[in-house]
Amino acid sequence: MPPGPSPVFRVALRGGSLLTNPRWNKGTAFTNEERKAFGLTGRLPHRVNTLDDQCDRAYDQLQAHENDLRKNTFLQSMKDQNWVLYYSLISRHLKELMPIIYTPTEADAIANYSHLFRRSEGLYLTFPHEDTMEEDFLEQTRGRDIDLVVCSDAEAILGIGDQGGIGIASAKSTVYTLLAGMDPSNTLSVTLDVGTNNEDLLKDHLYVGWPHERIRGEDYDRFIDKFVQLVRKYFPHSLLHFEDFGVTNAYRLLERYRKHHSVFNDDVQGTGAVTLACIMSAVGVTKSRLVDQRIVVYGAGSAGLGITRQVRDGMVTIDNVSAEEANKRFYLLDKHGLVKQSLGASNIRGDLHEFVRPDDEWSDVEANPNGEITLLQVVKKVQPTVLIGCSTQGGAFTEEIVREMAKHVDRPIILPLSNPSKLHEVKPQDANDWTDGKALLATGSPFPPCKQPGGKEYIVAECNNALIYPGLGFGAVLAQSRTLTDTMIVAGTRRLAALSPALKDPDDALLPDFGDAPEVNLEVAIAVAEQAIEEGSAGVDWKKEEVREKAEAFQWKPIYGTYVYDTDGEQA
Ligand SMILES: NC(=O)C1=CN([C@@H]2O[C@H](COP(=O)(O)OP(=O)(O)OC[C@H]3O[C@@H](n4cnc5c(N)ncnc54)[C@H](O)[C@@H]3O)[C@@H](O)[C@H]2O)C=CC1
Ligand SMILES: CC(=O)C(=O)O
Ligand SMILES: [Mg+2]
Repeated sequence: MPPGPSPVFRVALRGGSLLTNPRWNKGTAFTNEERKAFGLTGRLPHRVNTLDDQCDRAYDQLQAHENDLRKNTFLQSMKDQNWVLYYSLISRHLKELMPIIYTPTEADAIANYSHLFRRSEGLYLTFPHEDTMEEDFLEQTRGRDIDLVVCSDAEAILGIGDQGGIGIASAKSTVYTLLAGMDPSNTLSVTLDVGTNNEDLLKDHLYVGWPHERIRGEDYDRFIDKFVQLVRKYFPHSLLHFEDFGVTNAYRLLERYRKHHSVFNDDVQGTGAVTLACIMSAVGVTKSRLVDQRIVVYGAGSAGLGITRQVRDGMVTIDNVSAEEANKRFYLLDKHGLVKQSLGASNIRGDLHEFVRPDDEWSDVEANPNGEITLLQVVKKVQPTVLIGCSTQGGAFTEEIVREMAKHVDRPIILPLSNPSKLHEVKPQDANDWTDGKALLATGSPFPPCKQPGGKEYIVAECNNALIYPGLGFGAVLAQSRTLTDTMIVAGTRRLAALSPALKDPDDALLPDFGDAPEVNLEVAIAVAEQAIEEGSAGVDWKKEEVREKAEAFQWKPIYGTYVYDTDGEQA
């Protein structure tokens, strides 16, 4: 984030209260005038540092930690102490530090959340305290104008499953600030603690969440609804972001609330959008149309179905075919292999119904005794042009499967999207080698470039929803849209696809580099807000031409500014 002009802030906090408030703390960067005015002279060592000096020191301290999990813990502590320093440091080393505060390292931090716990960092809403939910909500949000609420019930975190804790909501919220410039004072991370079915957590006396099996059914729905209604009542223009809910709840909650509030499910819609942009870029390289693809999706959960629907909708809008026609291009597999009629209702979730393959299409393929058809069998018969993994099954795209795919298509498009890195369906270098360097690749977590024959390198794009969700959410907040519509998401997706390096050079990456994620997300946000204005869902009365300037002005930047002591000034 480029530094803007230095703003002046009126601040009411003094002394220790100022130094322990992460929003306002400057540490050694308080000037001598500020130290006098705020009672800090005796509380700080002599030298006044610049933010650059502080970043240098913090970076050195970070390097002293021997592994990524410890670095994650160190950065978390820094976030608890000083937001400007934290966000400046990460922005300056974005590509190096994103994998520490997000996937893959955040997965380890979340798995160890209770053991690493130091201090609270958001709103903890726990089922046994349902009666006091409104008081708890107001206590945590008093005096704040919340634009963004990120919530999770922590049932399906990344690919590591039921973990409890606020970690993923907090990490996703941090990424909104880092990549879209959402003011962290106006964001709220929420854990909806309805218990956990993770036996290890239930047995662990250090587990900090509610040690009780997950609440389901009417009790769950009532609890979630109470929370959503509080968000709607107190922050009607906010974006409500759902993260890492179990697949059934993910779809149900999205459908239930999206007509009434600006609601977004990242695993469904964010992943769908970034993957559609990635595939649009790849079909540009293969000089084919979206609708001409045969797409195999391995893992038909939140992400798998979200991608399928988004790419299907892309075929409908871009290639002008009916949804029924486009549905036929997809072959979904889940735990019981290919999703086909004879698996029966007990093995096929209702929301997959549009994509169930007819049995007679597979009469020539020998199913196993349970009637299941494997990925290899599907690849052999379908000869897919695109193979997507969101199954959490590391290594599922074996050499045999990848080589089989490459026999039938010149440039196989292979997207192992499961996170964290150890759960990727195939290592990009392996997929590259098994296809003689022909595969067009993108992954869910960052990987180094693939070494090609002859010493060239192929850059593996990171197809992670963080390349688009901060922009989608920021665009909706900026436009004060009461709903986040499919057409707004498509506008953001098209803007991302237009920025793909492979459009200019087919040997280049399928998506923009994560080092450019702040600029990319700003472009996405502008496209989303413009679309909201155009379709009349915006709550602002700007012209489309004004959006860029408004977006840049709205962004929070990690700069200190000058403080003036004022008892009526900022206190939170
Ligand atoms: N790259 C990105 O931006 C994103 C990546 N993901 C990743 O995708 C993976 C799935 O995430 P969600 O869809 O949210 O989880 P989910 O739990 O909703 O979906 C996983 C699906 O895989 C299926 N599955 C499990 N074992 C299987 C097997 N042996 N064969 C075929 N299918 C199998 C499950 O039944 C389930 O339907 C996770 O690793 C997650 O980190 C999720 C969202 C975004
Ligand atoms: C990236 C993300 O949202 C996930 O892996 O669940
Ligand atoms: Mg997720």
